[in-house]
Amino acid sequence: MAGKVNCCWRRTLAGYFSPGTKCWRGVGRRTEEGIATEVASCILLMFSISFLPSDHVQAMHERKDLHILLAKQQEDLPPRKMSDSYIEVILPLGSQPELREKYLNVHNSVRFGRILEDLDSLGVLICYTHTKHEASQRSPLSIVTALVDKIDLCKKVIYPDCDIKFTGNVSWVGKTSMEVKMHMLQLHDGTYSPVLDATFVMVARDPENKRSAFVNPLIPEGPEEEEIFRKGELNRIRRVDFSTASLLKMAPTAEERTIVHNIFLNTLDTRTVSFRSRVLPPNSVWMEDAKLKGLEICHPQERNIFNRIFGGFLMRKAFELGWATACSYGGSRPYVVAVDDIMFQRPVEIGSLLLLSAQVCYTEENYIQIRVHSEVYDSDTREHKTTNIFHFTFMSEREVPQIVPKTYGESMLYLDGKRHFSATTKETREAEKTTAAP
Ligand SMILES: CCCCCCCCCCCCCCCCCC(=O)SCCNC(=O)CCNC(=O)[C@H](O)C(C)(C)COP(=O)(O)OP(=O)(O)OC[C@H]1O[C@@H](n2cnc3c(N)ncnc32)[C@H](O)[C@@H]1OP(=O)(O)O
Repeated sequence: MAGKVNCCWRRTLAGYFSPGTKCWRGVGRRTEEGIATEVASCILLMFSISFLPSDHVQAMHERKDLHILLAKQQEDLPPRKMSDSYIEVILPLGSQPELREKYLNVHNSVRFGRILEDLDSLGVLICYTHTKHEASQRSPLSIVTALVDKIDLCKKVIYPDCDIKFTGNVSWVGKTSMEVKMHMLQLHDGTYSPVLDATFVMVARDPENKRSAFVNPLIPEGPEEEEIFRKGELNRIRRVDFSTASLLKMAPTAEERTIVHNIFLNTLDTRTVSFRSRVLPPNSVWMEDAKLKGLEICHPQERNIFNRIFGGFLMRKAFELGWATACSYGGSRPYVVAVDDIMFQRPVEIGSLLLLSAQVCYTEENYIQIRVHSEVYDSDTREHKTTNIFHFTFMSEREVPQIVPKTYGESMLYLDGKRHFSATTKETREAEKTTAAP
């Protein structure tokens, strides 16, 4: 593609932001701390935001001046091509061993939670590239992650000592939202082979992150890009349909009602004529016994450029709790196969108490479908507010016990898990693909 930036992360940034800016100097100072932190700190500097809370507040205040750079309508912005936002970034795990510690897990593989953080950062960078103002060094936009639509993995293990290449570009745009497609590849014997494909949706907001803001239109070039763009539009429609049919809004289908009733019948105690007396079938686990909870205190260290908690950090924490739940449920090492429909419903403020709750909600053969619910707790008002829902599909080394819902609410969780499982693993199972530990 034209406009491709084919270089290591340091040179990518140097190419993207002109050398000599605060951003570029920031890169030079913090090499040992890994990529996402590294680049996030560069962006902080580009936004003239420091790690001190008082400076941060001041810089956010100054960002108000950027309101005049916002477009009144989308048509005022120059159209972009897919190649305009195309970026390649190398994570040099092979050539820079000092990076490995941050990425290494106990199974001598790469921590998938770290990859989620990098994908989130890269998605934001791609969107800033798409919306870049040629004339201005500072973007008036605040770009936030709205949704991780899908991540499909095709490798079981990500090696901690081989270079990783990320590529990606904006593949579809609406008025204020952008779909980003990213790919991750790993170097073996001189060639890069695919590890995962990811689709994220980012939303542009005004400089204070209060209202949505228009983004540059995207003009697909040639039949291949037209097809990618068309799929982006279909993805948007699919998301609307999926959300309209949500079990929180609509009753289950006839087929799903039958499934739930059969589970109910299968758990009745045949010795008593009672609706309440339930017995767990062999090789099964009640849903209420298959959950893990966690708490995070959201320190300023984890904040993003908009003074809220970084989406990648939330994903990493949710993934690791989800992985631990799958691990303790299946009794053997689980591999993540797919991630889908991670919705960022509301931002997480610095200082929040973040409560995470992971639940096994569906199982089939070796597969474990996990839902992680995250909410913030305000100790002053004693209010709980949902911030994210995460869906992860894991594959265990052995066949796992069946998960069994007892209540109506749990049955809905089960059906929702089944829907996510079917949506994410259909192609994966056909191709018998599997993947990485945390
Ligand atoms: C080694 C590799 C490393 C590489 C490194 C590369 C360098 C990295 C450089 C960057 C590093 C810095 C990282 C910074 C990270 C910042 C990102 C975060 O953390 S963010 C923190 C985590 N994220 C957050 O905290 C976000 C929290 N959530 C929110 O704030 C809101 O829910 C919202 C803003 C997302 C939507 O608000 P709402 O009131 O609904 O808004 P409206 O009704 O006004 O609609 C506006 C548009 O949004 C659409 N849309 C909406 N929802 C969805 C959806 N689910 N699904 C799809 N689309 C959705 C809707 O259709 C419309 O589109 P359009 O038709 O106009 O095109």
